[in-house]
This record gives sequence, C-alpha cells and structure tokens, in this order.
Amino acid sequence: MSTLTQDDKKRAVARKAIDFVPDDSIIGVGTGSTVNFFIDELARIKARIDGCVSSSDASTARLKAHGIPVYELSSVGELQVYIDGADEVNHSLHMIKGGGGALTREKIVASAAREFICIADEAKYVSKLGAFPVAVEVIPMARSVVARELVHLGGHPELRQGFTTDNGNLILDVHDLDILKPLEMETAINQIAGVVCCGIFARQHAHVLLLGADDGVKVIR
Ligand SMILES: O=C[C@H](O)[C@H](O)[C@H](O)COP(=O)(O)O
Repeated sequence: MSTLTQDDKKRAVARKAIDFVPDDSIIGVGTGSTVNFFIDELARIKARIDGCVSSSDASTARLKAHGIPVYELSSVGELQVYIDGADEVNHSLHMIKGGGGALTREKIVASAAREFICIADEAKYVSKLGAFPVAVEVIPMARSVVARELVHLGGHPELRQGFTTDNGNLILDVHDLDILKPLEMETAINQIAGVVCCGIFARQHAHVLLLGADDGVKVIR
C-alpha cells in the first residue's frame, strides 16, 4: 500500500524538475497545483536563473511573490525549457491539459521552448487519452456554433460555468471524445471557427516526463 499522497508525488516531481533548469536561463513555467510546487522549489535556486516566462496570471503572481523576475514572451528569445503539469499523459507523451483553463498561454509558451518537461503523478499516466475531458477555449460569441461542431466530432461539450480565461474567453469541456489519434483530433478541433485553442497537446507534446510514483520519480523520454 502507498504511503505517499498525491501531493507528496507532485512535490517529488517538482523537486526533480530543478535538475532540468539550466543555469543563467529564462525558463517557461506552466500552471496548476503541480507547477505551484515547482515554483516553490524554483524559489530556492532563483539566484542561478535569470527569470521566467509565465503561462497564467496565477503563476505570475506566485513567481513574483517569490521575487522571481517574470518576462513577457515577446521580449525574450527561444526558451531552453518549459516545465508544466498535465491532466493526462500517454506513452507517446501526448497530453491533455487545461483543467485549470490556462491551456492557450501554456501552448504558446511551450511552443517557444526547445524542451517540454512534463511533471505529473502516476495517476495521470494513461495508455489512451480522453477519460479526462478536453478543454476547448472559445470566443464567447462562438460558444454554440463550436459546441455543435464538437458534437459532430463525437464529443459532449459542457460549458465551464462561471469561468473566464485569462484571455477573456469561455471554456467548453468536451467529454467522451474517442482520441485514437491525438494529433488528428487536435487538428480537427483547431480548425473549427471560434476555437482559440484546445487542450490536446500532441503537436506540443512533452519531451521528458517526470512521473511521481510510490517508488520514486521515473524519468520517461
Ligand atoms: O490549465 C491547467 C493546466 O493545463 C495544468 O497543467 C493541468 O490542469 C494540471 O494541473 P494540476 O497540476 O493541478 O493537476
């Protein structure tokens, strides 16, 4: 029986991720409870980095509270690493993200990085994506038209109630999608007019997965 809680595993992968932070660099930082542990670990070594590019207002606030400089993405060049959590990750290191609604900025910052380091506990490691609903960020006026298209793709979209993204948009959480080919499903959703971004990260897949398990942190490439 496991003696480690899910938070223990998140803390362990957050600590391990520090090994992947290059000296004197600006790193991309994701969003969520696992990343919050990572930001707290980063604070301990903040003297050896130049700062971060953040993927959400929440992460920016936490970084700044630790006195870690936060830069605009447009004012920096290519990032060496982007470190973020996931809601699900498969064996090809494709992910579902967006449980916290930060998917669009996460995908943008990830696209600017050479390497995506995913930090997650083992409950999120799956052979097939899709048990976790796919978040789709939509322009508010397109909500119904996008929802109908998502039904055509086999999903059951549900509006995330009382939630607005950092970009002022809405989230549809799409249940029951049959994601046999993550890249194809990501592309199909992205092609719907009114969609800003979808939470399938197949194009911006992870390069390294740090997986928190009962017997320690596994490094999967
Ligand atoms: O929008 C949120 C992000 O995609 C998170 O990376 C994802 O939801 C995982 O968050 P957590 O570490 O809290 O499980």
